[in-house]
Amino acid sequence: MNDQSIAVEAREVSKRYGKMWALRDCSFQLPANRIIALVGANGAGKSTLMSIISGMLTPTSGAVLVNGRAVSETERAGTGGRIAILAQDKPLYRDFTVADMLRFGRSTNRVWDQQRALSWLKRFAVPLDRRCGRLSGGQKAQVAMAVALGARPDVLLLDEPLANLDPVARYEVTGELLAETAGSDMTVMLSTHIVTELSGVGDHLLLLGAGRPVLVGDVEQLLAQHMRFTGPRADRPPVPGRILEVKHTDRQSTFVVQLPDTPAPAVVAPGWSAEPISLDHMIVTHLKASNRAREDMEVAA
Ligand SMILES: Nc1ncnc2c1ncn2[C@@H]1O[C@H](COP(=O)(O)OP(=O)(O)OP(=O)(O)O)[C@@H](O)[C@H]1O
Repeated sequence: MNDQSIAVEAREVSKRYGKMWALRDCSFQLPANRIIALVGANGAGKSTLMSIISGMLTPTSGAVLVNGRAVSETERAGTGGRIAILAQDKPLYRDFTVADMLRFGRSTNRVWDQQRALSWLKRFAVPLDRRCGRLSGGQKAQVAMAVALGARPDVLLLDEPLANLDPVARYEVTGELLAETAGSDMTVMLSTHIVTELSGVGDHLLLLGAGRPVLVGDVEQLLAQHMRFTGPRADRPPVPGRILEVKHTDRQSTFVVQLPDTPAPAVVAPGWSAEPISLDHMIVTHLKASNRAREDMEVAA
């Protein structure tokens, strides 16, 4: 990745709350103009990481760069307009109408694109004259999203934006987000702990396991690196690589392996078959492998 194409870079970012480390030595680079899925179990540190990237929270150590510059308070949408964050609780004023919320967005952001905010609401048929307190959970999420998009951020951070949406709305929102990203310079980071929400959304993955990056990269490239090998019972898979999952029966063995090189070898060994794994399976095997590694370290300590 050259510097031009990096939207967000974390350099050894750690965050401690009291005695507990929410993030530990997080270093990664995320490409510009993509949708990045930030995935991790409950408590993995997703919200903490997003708050640090947005400049709302200061890391205990390390630094975050957005478009090559250190993040500071003034970078956020509402003051500087480079980074917008839509937090889980989606703050809306109950007595404001939807149109009032857009006026509020215009008055609190240095850059404001009324057309962009309006067209998002129109696409999802959210009535402009309705008070926010009377909107459904999904409609509230759309209003908060419209206000965030209206600020024209370079980096839009969405903390579990799909949680309140029904499956159809989820599908539509993710499709529209892809269109918004394709037609602009915006980079979107979207967090979720529901892996099935991801299908077709994130084209880049940042997987957090207990506060550490476990897997980072282009989703298609990562999937091409992961294969399941099935063959006669054996202690080792028929190819080199990192073993993520092993299952044995009396006569058969199955290994999920992260290969050092892609593409995977077309012919592996006599009696063995190789098949790709799903995104869900890849994520779950990595999270389980990182949990096992942590437990081993705790036992050794
Ligand atoms: N303000 C805080 N004070 C103390 N501990 C905190 C605070 N915020 C988060 N934590 C702890 O830090 C860890 C990471 O929390 P965080 O909210 O970032 O995780 P998450 O991945 O977003 O979780 P979820 O998917 O449940 O929203 C958790 O153990 C949480 O309890």
